[in-house]
Amino acid sequence: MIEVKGVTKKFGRKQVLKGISFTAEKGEITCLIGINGVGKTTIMNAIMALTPINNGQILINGEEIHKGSYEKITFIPDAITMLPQMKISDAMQFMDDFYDCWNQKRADEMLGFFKLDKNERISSLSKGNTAKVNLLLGLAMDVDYVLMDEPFSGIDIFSREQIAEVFTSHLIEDRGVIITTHEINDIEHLIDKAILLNEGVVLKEFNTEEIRENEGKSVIDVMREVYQS
Ligand SMILES: Nc1ncnc2c1ncn2[C@@H]1O[C@H](COP(=O)(O)OP(=O)(O)OP(=O)(O)O)[C@@H](O)[C@H]1O
Repeated sequence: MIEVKGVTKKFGRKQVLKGISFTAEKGEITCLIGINGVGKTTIMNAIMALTPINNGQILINGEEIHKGSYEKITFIPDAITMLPQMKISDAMQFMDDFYDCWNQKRADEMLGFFKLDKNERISSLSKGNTAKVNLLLGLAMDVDYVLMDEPFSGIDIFSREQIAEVFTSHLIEDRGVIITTHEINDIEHLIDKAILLNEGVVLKEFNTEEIRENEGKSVIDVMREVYQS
């Protein structure tokens, strides 16, 4: 389980996170929802210890993040971090050299699933294919938790559908996923837990299946209630 407990974060004088708490379980897809600038990426960076927090605590399987944790958790940012001149195969080799948990078999499977050519250079990839390579590089790691920042951002409907398909496939297996997206429609039926954020706090955390069964509401219904009340 990932536990985010009372996390606060300031950039200069701007208090971005004002005591954020939530949990994300293994085997579940947890979605962070909120308008631009609410702090979703900051939360992901904080979980990965890529940005220091001011107060609070973040635990991964009961432990604070340490060097070894990067073999258990991976972050797929909204932009590719590989060099433009690299071929997809070079990027895969780089990951293989860097991480013990790199799973080449799964990477090859994803290449086929996304119909990508491993000889293509990062610089010549379309936006959709860049997003797919980014996803491949993250999901080919044998980690317990995968964090994904806006995997659907700016890509066409067919690529979005293909990416959404990944979430129901064995490529996710029983891993814990934390995702941010503004394209709720694409994944509404796939997410297990939603965390609604506003002005640095969690407004509501709910299990999507429970709210569907008990109250007959979709994630978007709850968002309307919470954000428009
Ligand atoms: N390194 C930084 N220095 C100063 N301010 C920052 C920094 N990183 C983020 N911020 C500010 O923190 C706030 C939250 O940013 P963040 O990127 O986490 O939001 P977000 O919810 O992910 O937004 P979006 O939906 O647009 O991706 C914003 O006001 C942003 O300007």
